[in-house]
Amino acid sequence: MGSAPATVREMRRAQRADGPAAVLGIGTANPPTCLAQDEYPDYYFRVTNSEHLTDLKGKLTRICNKSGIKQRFVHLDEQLLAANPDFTDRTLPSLDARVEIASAAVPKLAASAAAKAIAEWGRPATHITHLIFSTYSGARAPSADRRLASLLGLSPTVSRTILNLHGCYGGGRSLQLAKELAENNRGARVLVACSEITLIAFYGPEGGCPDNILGQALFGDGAGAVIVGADPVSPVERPLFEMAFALQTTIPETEDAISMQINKGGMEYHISNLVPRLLGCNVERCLVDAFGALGIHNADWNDLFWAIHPGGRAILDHIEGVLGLDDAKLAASRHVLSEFGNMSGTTVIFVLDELRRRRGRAANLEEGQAPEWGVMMAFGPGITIETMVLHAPATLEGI
Ligand SMILES: CC(C)(COP(=O)(O)OP(=O)(O)OC[C@H]1O[C@@H](n2cnc3c(N)ncnc32)[C@H](O)[C@@H]1OP(=O)(O)O)[C@@H](O)C(=O)NCCC(=O)NCCSC(=O)/C=C/c1ccc(O)cc1
Repeated sequence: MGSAPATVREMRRAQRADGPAAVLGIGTANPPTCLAQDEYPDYYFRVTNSEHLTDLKGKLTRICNKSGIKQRFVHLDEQLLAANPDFTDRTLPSLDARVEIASAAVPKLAASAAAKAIAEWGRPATHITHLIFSTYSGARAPSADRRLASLLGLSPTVSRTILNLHGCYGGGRSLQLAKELAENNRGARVLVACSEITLIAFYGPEGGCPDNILGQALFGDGAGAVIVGADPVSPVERPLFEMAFALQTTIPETEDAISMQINKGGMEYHISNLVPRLLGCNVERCLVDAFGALGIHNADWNDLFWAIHPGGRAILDHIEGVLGLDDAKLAASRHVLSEFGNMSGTTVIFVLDELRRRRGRAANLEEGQAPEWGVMMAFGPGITIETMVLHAPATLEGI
């Protein structure tokens, strides 16, 4: 190496960012078809020709009434369903058709969310150095990350990663990976994109299959995108949330509590009715570990802002209860659940977006100081809990 100016250790240090990774832009998107939750049981049993299954319709109605959801958006409209009648029967081999539709729709929806995130970030798409794409909604190579890179005109040297079937913790996992990439590669700008369409898991009701009815009642379609980078370039880049610390925890002996599997008839899944309680029993440990790693002990959970993945109304209720949170603390999560349903890994990005809007509104109305520190949490198969401690810099006020 002749006259190498530095040791490997010094070179490595120079490659790292100085500051923490931060969220520099957020965008979200949904397909146009909106389904009202109070009309959904009639709609679902009509389009699946299942009106005769009155017990199951009663069950779906009871779940919808207790879901805390007002409406959801879906890609699979009646016209598309009429063209693919096999989708209503999961014993028929419809996977090819589902993957065909998802392969185009998933990156397209992600592109609309990403375009908004990039616009807010304020720099050209070609400055993105890494792309992390998360979806459960289709499996094919080259995959949705490759297609999204083309749709956005990203640089051919962008470093792409796809996460598949992480389910509801896909957004949390992607954001943690983005943090690692941004902090370990000086100047890196990471695009996180999550895009989910439920048509991969849509089918008609079946006796003895309560998971299916639960899924049809809770899940919706959406895409979320986030630009993550460290050492923001002023004045163009403005940090919305700094990512202080991230942690993944697996709850022991819960491997079978949430599962997803791709079969010839689409994606099948199982969701144990113990999930809300299991999460309720384990979230505080994750929070203590995460804040402890930052040297913060005995934090008052009500002094924080909260971005919790609204997997279901009962999950939010259990977490609120065990942590003793005030009513308004999970307002952003409950709002997203109500307006969009559970969009799996994408949902937590919608919650971050809603949270920063609420913080901005409160600051504009001079409603007092919003908490400086907060937490993002997402959950999914494993059972896996993603925890990230966030810090909102003062620049967030007034957005
Ligand atoms: C809104 C719920 C569903 C009901 O509210 P509740 O206050 O518990 O009300 P009830 O106790 O009166 O229950 C109403 C009905 O819901 C039923 N139920 C209560 N959990 C269950 C249960 N896991 N199974 C199947 N019936 C149930 C329950 O048995 C009961 O049925 P029934 O007695 O006939 O009226 C509530 O339990 C709730 O929010 N549960 C959390 C749901 C949950 O675990 N979500 C996270 C999982 S995320 C995930 O796995 C994603 C997978 C996925 C899959 C496909 C995709 O497209 C996308 C993603």
